[in-house]
Order: sequence, then C-alpha cells, then structure tokens
Amino acid sequence: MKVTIVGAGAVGASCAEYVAIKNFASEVVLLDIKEGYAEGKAMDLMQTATLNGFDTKITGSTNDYSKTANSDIAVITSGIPRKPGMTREELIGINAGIVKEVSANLIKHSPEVTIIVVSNPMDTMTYLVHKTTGLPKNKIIGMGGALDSARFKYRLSEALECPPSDVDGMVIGGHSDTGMVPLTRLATRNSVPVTAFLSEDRLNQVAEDTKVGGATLTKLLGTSAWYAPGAAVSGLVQAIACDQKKMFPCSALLEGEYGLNDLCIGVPAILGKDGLEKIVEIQLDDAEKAKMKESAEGVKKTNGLLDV
Ligand SMILES: NC(=O)c1ccc[n+]([C@@H]2O[C@H](COP(=O)([O-])OP(=O)(O)OC[C@H]3O[C@@H](n4cnc5c(N)ncnc54)[C@H](O)[C@@H]3O)[C@@H](O)[C@H]2O)c1
Ligand SMILES: O=C(O)C[C@H](O)C(=O)O
Repeated sequence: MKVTIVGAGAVGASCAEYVAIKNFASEVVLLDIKEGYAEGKAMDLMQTATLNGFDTKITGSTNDYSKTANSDIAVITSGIPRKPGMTREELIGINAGIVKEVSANLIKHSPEVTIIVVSNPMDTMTYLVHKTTGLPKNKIIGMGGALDSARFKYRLSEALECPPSDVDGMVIGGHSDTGMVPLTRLATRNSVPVTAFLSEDRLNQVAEDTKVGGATLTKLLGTSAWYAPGAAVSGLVQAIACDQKKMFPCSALLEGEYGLNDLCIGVPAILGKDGLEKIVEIQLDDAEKAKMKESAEGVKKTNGLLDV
C-alpha cells in the first residue's frame, strides 16, 4: 500500500507520522515544492521508526512526481494555511491553483489513485478536483467532518466532565466557521442522548465552540492546527487502505442526496477499498435540514469564485 502526501508542512508531516505509527502502509512518499524540505521531514520521521516501532518506509521528494508513481492513496495538504482573523475561504486565490496543479500531476503518475483533499477551503477544493480531474466520484474525498466531529466530541466531553472515549457524535455540513452542523440531537454518552445531561443552552455553546474550533486554534497558534487534522486524515487513509467500511463524515459530491446537487459538502460516508463507497442518508429534523441548506448555500457561494 503506497500513500503519497503532497505538502510536507505541518498537516502533511503530522499525517505521515500517524500513518507510519499505525503501521498499515508499506510506503509513504512526502512531496513538497520547497527544496529538500520533504526529504528532511522524511528522514526525521524515519529516525523515529525504531523508537515508535513501525516498518513503513517514508521517503521525501522535491516536486518529483515520478517518485509518487502507482500510489493507491494521495493526500493533498499543499497550500497556505490561514492566519488569525482570516477565514478559510480567503485562501481560495492561492490554494485553487496549487490544488489543481497537484491533482493533475498526481493522476499523471497514479491514474487509479484515490485522492483525499485537505487544503482549504476544503469543500471547494474537493469540488475543484472533481471538476478538473475526471476521476470517478468515489475516488475524491474531502477531509473536514472527521476533524470537526473529533472536536465536537472533545467539547462534549468537556461539558459532560467525562472522558472523550465515552462520547459519540458527528458534524456534517461545510467545513467553515459558520457552515458546520454539529448534530447535538444525535450525540450520545454511552448510548444515552447527551440531551439527557446537558441543557439546551450548554449544547448550543458546545455547537458554537465546535464550529469555531479551527479559528480558536489558529488564534492560539498563529497558524492553523495540525495534530488533530493529521490524525483525522490518517483515519480516512487507514479506512481505505484496510478496507474497514468505517463511517466518517466526508466532503462528497452530492447528486440529490440530502436534497442537494452539484457541490461537495460533509455527509456521513462509508470508506473502504473503493474509496467513498456509499453516502449514508440519515433522517434530519427540520432545523437540521435548514442548517444544512444554509451551509450548502455558503459552499456554493465559494465554489462560484472558482474558474471552472
Ligand atoms: N481540511 C481540514 O480539516 C484542514 C485541517 C488543517 C489544515 N488544513 C489546510 O491544509 C493546508 C496545509 O496546512 P499546513 O498547516 O500544513 O500548512 P504548511 O504551510 O505548514 O504546509 C503547506 C506545505 O505545502 C507546500 N506547498 C505549497 N505549494 C505546493 C505545491 N505546489 N506543491 C507541493 N507542495 C506545495 C508548502 O511548501 C508547505 O510545506 C492549508 O490550506 C490548511 O488550511 C485543512
Ligand atoms: O482552521 C483552519 O483554517 C484549518 C483547518 O480547517 C482546521 O479546522 O483546523
């Protein structure tokens, strides 16, 4: 199983580290445009192999896509991150060009590849890859909801004063400060709805804290986060590589599902060897449907800025 990660920056390197530590891939290729950078990150990570007990071979490449040939899965984390005070949508001007070029280069050397898009604004970048590559729709997946759901569960565990492992929950919708739809109605602590423990006001606070999860970290760090993003991407990579049939909210191209068309947005999906194998349509209540519709309008507005 060969995994390529384009962009050896904070998220790309974190993803490579988690993939390696989980020890399911034979090879990870890190590629970056910055001379020597991916090679350096790969060497540093390889020097953790005996410490962390993995056999995955990690190599680096400065923009040489022949090194990525015959990748099964490719992750796109290349592009600029936001700075405090910015929205993800403001990154479109620079990142659209990068994502378009990177995905074309990847496919030239790995025509069967499944692409996971991470660069922001992620839903729009995923749509761009659909519009410009001609890959089948199951082979293009945007990562956002897995991360947002992890943050939701963290915020719920804080409110419930319990370990995060007690909590289950999911965030669908757009991966943006205003577009996320945390499904508080369906979240549980050990099968008991969290609504049994938390007031409506506290749950609203959890939802709002979740939606600005990325912005909160960007303000603290001066750039956007990488540990949880890297871990979330590695979860998607593993689900595909190991044919796990796991359900993650992913940015998927919708053709009527959830009453939406011609956009990529976060919905629950089953991931396995064929990539995004199935979109799961759950029954939303009227308020959730309205939030999803508003979120989709926001994503479409950003898509409108693309030159496709
Ligand atoms: N979808 C998500 O949940 C999520 C989470 C975190 C970050 N992100 C996004 O991921 C992207 C990367 O974030 P980061 O913190 O790793 O940034 P970073 O600056 O640390 O790393 C980005 C890397 O991309 C490289 N790069 C730029 N153009 C390239 C090209 N044409 N080819 C190859 N490499 C190129 C840069 O040299 C840099 O090393 C940002 O757009 C960020 O907003 C998304
Ligand atoms: O917040 C960002 O800009 C990066 C990423 O989308 C995140 O949610 O951490």
